[in-house]
Amino acid sequence: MRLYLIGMPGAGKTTLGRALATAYEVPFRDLDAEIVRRERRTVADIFATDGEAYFRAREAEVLREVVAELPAVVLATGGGTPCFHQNLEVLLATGHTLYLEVPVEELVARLQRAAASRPLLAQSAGPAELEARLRETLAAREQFYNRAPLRCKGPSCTVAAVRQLLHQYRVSS
Ligand SMILES: Nc1ncnc2c1ncn2[C@@H]1O[C@H](COP(=O)(O)OP(=O)(O)O)[C@@H](O)[C@H]1O
Ligand SMILES: O=C(O)C1=C[C@@H](OP(=O)(O)O)[C@@H](O)[C@H](O)C1
Ligand SMILES: [Mg+2]
Repeated sequence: MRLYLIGMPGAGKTTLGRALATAYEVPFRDLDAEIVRRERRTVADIFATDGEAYFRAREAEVLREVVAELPAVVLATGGGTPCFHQNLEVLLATGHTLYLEVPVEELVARLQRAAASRPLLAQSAGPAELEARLRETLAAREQFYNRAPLRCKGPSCTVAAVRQLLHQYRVSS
């Protein structure tokens, strides 16, 4: 089984992905972590030094490497992954894609604590600006996220809920 988690920063892709991989006994990969490992520097450093275009090119390459390498995997993507370089087509063609949908209010609460390591959000001055930024980002990205065949509402999206969803869609491999 290849299961891909997509959704906004702070949706819980990394957190839930790790738990799902344990439950399904398949390897877990986090796309950002794979990029960081190959580049030997943080996502924030990559953005600061080489800019977003370079990050998106690496993200697209590393996604294809992970897919080619692992027939079974739970992959937590980055928030922007499905929106660049035909990455969504790769996800849709090679595995089961789940959109982890979380209300913006909840994202703001979670990301106030964790914005510093997320370069696209790090410049936000306070909660109001962070919220405005997230709403703008979501409005632009929804067209991509909404193409995921599977969807789960973030706060109540537990391992058990995903299990049920996959069962309902008869996903067994
Ligand atoms: N279901 C959840 N409920 C509350 N907080 C969560 C939940 N899932 C993740 N978080 C918290 O939200 C933040 C972002 O989670 P993370 O898994 O890194 O999201 P993503 O990979 O989608 O950006 C982290 O601080 C994490 O602890
Ligand atoms: O939304 C985005 O464009 C990004 C989200 C991040 O991943 P998370 O969604 O795990 O925070 C990371 O890939 C990078 O900072 C860009
Ligand atoms: Mg993540």
